Amino acid sequence: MTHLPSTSRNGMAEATEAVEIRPGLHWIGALDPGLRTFDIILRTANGTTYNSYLVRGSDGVAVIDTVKAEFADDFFARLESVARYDEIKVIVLNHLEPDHTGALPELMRRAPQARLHISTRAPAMLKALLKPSEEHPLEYQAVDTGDEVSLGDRTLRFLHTPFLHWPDTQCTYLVEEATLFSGDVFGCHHCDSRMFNEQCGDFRFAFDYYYAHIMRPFKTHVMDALKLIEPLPLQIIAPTHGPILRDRPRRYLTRYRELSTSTFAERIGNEEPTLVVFYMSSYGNTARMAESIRTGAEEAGARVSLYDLEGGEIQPFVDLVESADALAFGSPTINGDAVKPIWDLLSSLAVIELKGKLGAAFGSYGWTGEAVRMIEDRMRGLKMRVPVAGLRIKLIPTDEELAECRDFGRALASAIVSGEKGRVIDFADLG
Ligand SMILES: Cc1cc2nc3c(=O)[nH]c(=O)nc-3n(C[C@H](O)[C@H](O)[C@H](O)COP(=O)(O)O)c2cc1C
Repeated sequence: MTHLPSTSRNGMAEATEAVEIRPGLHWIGALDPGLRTFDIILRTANGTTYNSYLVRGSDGVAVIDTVKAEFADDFFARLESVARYDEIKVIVLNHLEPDHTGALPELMRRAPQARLHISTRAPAMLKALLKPSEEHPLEYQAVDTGDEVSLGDRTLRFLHTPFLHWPDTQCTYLVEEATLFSGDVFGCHHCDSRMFNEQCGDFRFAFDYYYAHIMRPFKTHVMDALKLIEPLPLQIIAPTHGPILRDRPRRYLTRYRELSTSTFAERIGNEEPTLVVFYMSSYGNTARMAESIRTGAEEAGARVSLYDLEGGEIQPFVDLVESADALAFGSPTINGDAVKPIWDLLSSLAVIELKGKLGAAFGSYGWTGEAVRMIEDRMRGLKMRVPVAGLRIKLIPTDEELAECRDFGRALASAIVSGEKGRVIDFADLG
C-alpha cells in the first residue's frame, strides 16, 4: 500500500509516514515546499525534497542517505513507521553534502551497530564532518565500483561516480529491484508530495535547471558515470532531490547524455580553432584593438567572433564560452579596474568546465592600466591557460600598435593549434 504524505493548506508537509516504493523499499525523506533559494545559488519555485530511502532485506535494513538537519524529526518519524533502529545494519552516504548528512550523527547515535558505507574519496571529508576523537573513533567502510553489501535476499552494489557534484559522490544500486539510488544525479528541486514522476506535475524545467547549475561543470564526469549506469537493468531511479523516477527511467539517462553533449562544438567538435573576443570600449580604443586581434587570429586560421558586451546577455555568452577553444577579454581600465560587464561574465562561468581553455586579455588605458593583469589573474584562477602575455595600449592605438594587436591575435590562434600548455608566447616575435 502506498502512503502519500499529505500537505496542509499552507503547503507544509504534515503526515510523516514512509512512502512505499515496493515492498520493503521505502522513501523516508522530508518535504521542504517553502524553500525558495537552495545553497545560495539555486532558485526553486516550489521548494525541494530531501530523499532518503530504507531497504529491508532478509538479513537487515539499510538506510540510504539522510536529510537536512532541520528536517530530522520528519525523517526519524518516517523511518520509525517502517523499521526499528536495532534492525539497521548499513547506512549508505552517496555523498556527504549537509542536506543529506544533517540527520546522520543522530542516526548513528540511535543505530550504533550500523556500518557506514561511503565512497573511497569520502573518508577525509567524513572525518571533517563528524570530528572523531579517541573517545569516539570513527568506523566506516570505504567502497568502490563493484563492491557489494548483502542484506540477505537483497544486495547493494556501489558505483564510483566522483564529482557529481561533490568529489566523494557514489551511486548505490539495489540489484534485485533494479533500483539506482543516484544521490544528486538525476535529481531536481521540485517538491510534489505525490513523489513519483508519473504522478507529479511537470518538472522537466526543474530537472534541466538543476543539471545546468549543478552537473554542467562536470560533464566529463557525467559521461563517465553514464558508462557505468547505462548497462544496468533499471526500473527505478531514486535520487536525493525531487521525484522518484520509476516511469520510463531511461529517459533521464538520455536527457543527461544530451545535456552533457549539448553544444554544437561538443557534438561534432570545432572544425577550425575558434576564438571568441569579448570587449567593452567607451571611446573605441579597446574596440579597435579587438578588431585588429580578430584580423590577426583569422590570418592564422582561427574562426573569430567579436562581441561587444554592451549588446548582449550573459547566458548565451556563457554557452559561447563553453563552445570556444579560446577567449580574449578586452577592457579599458576605469578607476583602476576592468569594467563591470567583463566581471559579470567572468563570474558567471563557474557552471562550465574551463580547465585548460585558452584565455587572453587586452585593453586600452590612460595611466595605470590595471585591467589587463586583473583579467589574466581571474582567468588563471578559473584554471584557464593564458599562453599569450596580455596586451595594453596607452590611449589611442597607433598603426604600429594595431599591428601588435594583429600579432597578438595570430599568437593566440597559433596557441590553439599547437595546444601549447602554459608557456607564455612572446607574440611580438611571431610577426
Ligand atoms: C572615468 C574614467 C576613469 C578612468 N580611470 C583610469 C584608471 O584608473 N587608470 C587608467 O590607466 N586609465 C583610466 N582611464 C582612462 C581610460 O582607460 C582610457 O581613456 C582608455 O583609452 C579608454 O579606452 P576605451 O576607449 O576602450 O574605453 C579612465 C577613463 C575614464 C573615462
